[in-house]
Amino acid sequence: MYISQQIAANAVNQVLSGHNLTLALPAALAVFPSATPQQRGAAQDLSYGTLRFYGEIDAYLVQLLEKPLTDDRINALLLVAIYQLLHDKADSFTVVNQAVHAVSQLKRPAPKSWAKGLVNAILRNFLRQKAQLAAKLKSSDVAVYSYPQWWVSKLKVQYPNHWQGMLETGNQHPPMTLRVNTQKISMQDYLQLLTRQDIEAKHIGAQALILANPVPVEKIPGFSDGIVSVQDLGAQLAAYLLEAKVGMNVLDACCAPGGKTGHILELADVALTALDSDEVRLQRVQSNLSRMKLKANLLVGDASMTDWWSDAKTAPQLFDRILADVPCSASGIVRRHVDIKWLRREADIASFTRQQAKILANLWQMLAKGGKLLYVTCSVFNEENQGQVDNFLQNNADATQLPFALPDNYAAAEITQINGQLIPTNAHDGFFYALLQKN
Ligand SMILES: C[S@@+](CC[C@H](N)C(=O)[O-])C[C@H]1O[C@@H](n2cnc3c(N)ncnc32)[C@H](O)[C@@H]1O
Repeated sequence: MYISQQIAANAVNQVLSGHNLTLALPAALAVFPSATPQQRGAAQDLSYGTLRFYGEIDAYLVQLLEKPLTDDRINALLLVAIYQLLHDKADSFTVVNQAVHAVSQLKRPAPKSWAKGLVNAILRNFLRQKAQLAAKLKSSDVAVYSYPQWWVSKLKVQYPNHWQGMLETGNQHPPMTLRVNTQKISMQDYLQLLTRQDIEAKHIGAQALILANPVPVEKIPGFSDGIVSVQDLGAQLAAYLLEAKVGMNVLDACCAPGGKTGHILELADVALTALDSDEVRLQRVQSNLSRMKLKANLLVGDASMTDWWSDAKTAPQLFDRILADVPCSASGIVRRHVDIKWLRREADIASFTRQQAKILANLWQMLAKGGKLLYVTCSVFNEENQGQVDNFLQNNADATQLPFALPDNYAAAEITQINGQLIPTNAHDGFFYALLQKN
């Protein structure tokens, strides 16, 4: 287990110094090529868990240290071990012994001679004094909820009735949700396929199924044939709200990795242009569409510019529908991306808001009269959501925001929403939707 602790500590340390966990974890795993699949799995659980509860764990550690540690690697090993002692089922003495062993295995530079003794003493003090230490943390939002203070304060103001539940939901393990292509197989038949494979699932509305336990995609019946895709229930709303009809000219403006692109094409045979500024991410759209045997015109381009849309030779083509799933803080999907809480800075929100405003204004000119643009974020911050839309409406007299209504086939879905803002729950992430029509 000490190998898993070391890998997780390395990944956590990388995130705390500003790197993305999606890159940091594979890099940390690569240092231990001989790690077994179990050790790798445990390392992933430990790194996600430690970052999910970093605010709480760090608050304990700060109390236990006389002064901050100068060796970040030891600090991270202590964070991982405290996570295990607080939230894992592992035996506490085993955790402590493995953490001490993990310190002794650190190389280049080798830790100071006192490091093992220090780690041992801190973790044993933690076990002895846990109750007294816990009592001192109760007044700190960061320690209680494990989010930065600015994030908690913002949600308290913006969601006086929901902030606490939203924070707690963000600290839970996300479910694995599937989207079944009901043009190819009925929900009932697909559920039977799952039962035959001993995969327990619940139909939660429209085309969505929640699995009782996550399953590797290779084991999901029909995944490789494109009959089924992995997509959160909240994200599955986009294609329905867009209401693209057969033959329409549709733009999916920030499309990668293509979850919503595939869904739009499953629901209607449209002429779809799928744009993303990231060429590498766009390749994932292509492989997703190939799996689903669907076609779109894929373009690398910036949705805040027009160079990919019109040139001097051809008249620009207006779109009947535009999906603008803009880059955002991703504050509504923290349970899937636990590093976001610690990587984002409050000032980032203003910079996302500016970028979104540019994209929205630019795409608006590409929309045909009578056409609809669906503005989407996976954020719960008002500045990026209704605040953004209100500013846009003030500057664009030809725009009307249509009332938000769940499509009929969503009647059974466990969606909690306030005017297009999905309040994240166990069943879905915290997306925001605004449907804008051009008069
Ligand atoms: C929220 S993700 C989109 C998720 C996607 N719609 C889906 O359902 O799978 C935002 C995407 O916007 C892309 N992006 C960021 N800035 C952009 C820009 N200025 N123009 C076009 N795409 C952009 C990012 O590369 C990223 O793939």
